[in-house]
Amino acid sequence: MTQNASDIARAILAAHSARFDGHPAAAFDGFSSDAPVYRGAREACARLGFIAIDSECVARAWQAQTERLGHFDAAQWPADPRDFGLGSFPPAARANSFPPCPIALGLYAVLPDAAWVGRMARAGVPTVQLRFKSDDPAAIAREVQAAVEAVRGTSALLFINDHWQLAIEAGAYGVHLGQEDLDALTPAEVQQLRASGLRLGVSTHGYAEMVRADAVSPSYLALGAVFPTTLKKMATAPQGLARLHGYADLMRGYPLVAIGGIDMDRLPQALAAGVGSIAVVRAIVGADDPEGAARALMARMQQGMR
Ligand SMILES: Cc1ncc(COP(=O)(O)OP(=O)(O)O)c(N)n1
Ligand SMILES: Cc1ncsc1CCOP(=O)(O)O
Ligand SMILES: [Mg+2]
Repeated sequence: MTQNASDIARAILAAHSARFDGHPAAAFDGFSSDAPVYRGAREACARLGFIAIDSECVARAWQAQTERLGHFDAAQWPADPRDFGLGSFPPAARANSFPPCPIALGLYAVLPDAAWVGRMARAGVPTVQLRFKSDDPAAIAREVQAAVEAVRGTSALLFINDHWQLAIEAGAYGVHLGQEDLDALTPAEVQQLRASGLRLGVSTHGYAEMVRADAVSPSYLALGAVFPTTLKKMATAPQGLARLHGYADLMRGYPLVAIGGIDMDRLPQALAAGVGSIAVVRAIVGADDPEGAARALMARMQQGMR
């Protein structure tokens, strides 16, 4: 029988090391509780390479799971929203949730300007995002308006990255915000965005960020970066498929989007984790034939979803 923290850490590592391989052990910065399952899980998560805030989250969830079940089960990686202190599931049924979006957003093209948005909407991509990076407020406002006009007459759902107020004014379908974007909003601004009726998607890069995102009950969660990406410098290492499976198990009540380094070859593996959407940038924008690439990615998604 497993009794102390060291035994618990060993049992967790024996059960999960093989699938969570490929991450170097993380620095261990101490315990915040004396509970043995928490302590053992905290140590094991650091050895499995989870960053400190994620180790803390999983270890606390493992302690909560043990108390809820009445026994410690090393095989059962925590995946119950109650053990993470999340809101009620499904999140869309919460009184304060953002408006729902389809559980499967399908192929999700993240695009650098309105012209690209129009091209991919006309090519039949079901979900598109304007990710226009500029310091020029007038150019940003023009591009947001142009993107909204570019999807008219198509069935594409348009999310605007970062510029939530412009997205509301222009009448986009939704907004995508990162953790820092969300942190910059006051509670009144979050309320303004919620009251606008636009959908909200939030970026997450691990357990702690998923818990943080859940507090605003967004319309979808993006999980990344799954694989290495050269598109932007990421603050966290690529998560890999095993973690993606763990995140999707926990957050399965949300529409989920996997992002980061996904291409034709990797798409089926990412989809198999249980997400309903795959977001790509370079697999479309960097292709010789972007419309053809989008069609091929959509066909592969269809195969994977059967
Ligand atoms: C679908 C999707 N997922 C993640 C991101 C990244 O958003 P964010 O963290 O705000 O970073 P920037 O894109 O603003 O650099 C995204 N845009 N879309
Ligand atoms: C914006 C963003 N957020 C997480 S990964 C990523 C970039 C994804 O780009 P690519 O599909 O080209 O790797
Ligand atoms: Mg952003």
